[in-house]
Amino acid sequence: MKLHPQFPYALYLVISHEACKGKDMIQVAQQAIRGGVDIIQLREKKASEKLFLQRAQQLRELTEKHNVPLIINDNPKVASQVNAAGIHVGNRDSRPALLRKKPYFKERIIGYSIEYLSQLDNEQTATSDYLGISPVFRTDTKKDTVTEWGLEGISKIRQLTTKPLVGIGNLHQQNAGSVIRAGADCIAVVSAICGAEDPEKAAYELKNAILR
Ligand SMILES: Cc1ncc(COP(=O)(O)OP(=O)(O)O)c(N)n1
Ligand SMILES: Cc1ncsc1CCOP(=O)(O)O
Ligand SMILES: [Mg+2]
Repeated sequence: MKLHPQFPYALYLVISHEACKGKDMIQVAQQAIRGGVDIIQLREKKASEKLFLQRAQQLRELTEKHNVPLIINDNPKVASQVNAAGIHVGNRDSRPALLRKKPYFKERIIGYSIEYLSQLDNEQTATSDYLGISPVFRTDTKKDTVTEWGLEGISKIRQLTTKPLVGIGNLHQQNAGSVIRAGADCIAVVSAICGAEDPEKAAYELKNAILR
C-alpha cells in the first residue's frame, strides 16, 4: 500500500483508560507503539476535564519520546494544553473551520468524522486534514452512530475526495486489508489493540495486514 503524502500513517490507535479494561493505558500505548502504531488519539468520553488532562499529559510524554503524533478527541483546550499534534472532531463538536482560525490549530492536524455523504461538500471537510469514515462497521465501542458505511461506502467516498481517509469501526486483522483495498489510507482501532491480550502483537499483526 502507498501512504497518503498528507497523512503518512497507516495504523491509528484510538485509546482510552476504559477501553484498556484494567490494564495500564500508558503501557498499552507503549506496547502498541512497539508493535507499529503510527499515530494515537486519546478519546476519553467519561473522564472529568482534570483526568482527561492528566491522561493526555502522560500520553504526550510517551508519544513525544517515540515521535508518534498525539491527537486529542473533542477537546481543543486539552489539545493545546498538552501541545498535541492535533484534534479529532465530529458533527457534535467544535467545527474544523472555526478551529482552523485559532492560532494553535493553524498548523495542527484536524480530523473530522464523516457520517453523511453531504458533508463532503461542506466547509468543515474542506478545512480538515483527514476524514474519519465513521463507522465502517457497527461497533459496540461507539453506539451513537448514523451511517454504517461498509466497504461500498469507502469506495464511494474515495471517488469523491482526495483527502486522506481513515476507516474506523469494528476493524481488525481480518478486515483491515479489505478496508484499505476499498480506498482507505489508514485503519483506526480501539478494541483490536486496547482489548487484546497482547497489544504489541495485535498492533504488529494489524500493521502487516494493512501493508501486505
Ligand atoms: C479517527 C476517528 N474517526 C472518527 C471518530 C469519531 O468522532 P466523533 O464522531 O466526534 O465521535 P466521538 O469519538 O467523539 O464519540 C474518531 N473519534 N476518530
Ligand atoms: C471512535 C469511533 N468512531 C467511530 S467508530 C468508533 C469506535 C471504534 O472502536 P472499535 O475499534 O472498538 O470498533
Ligand atoms: Mg467527537
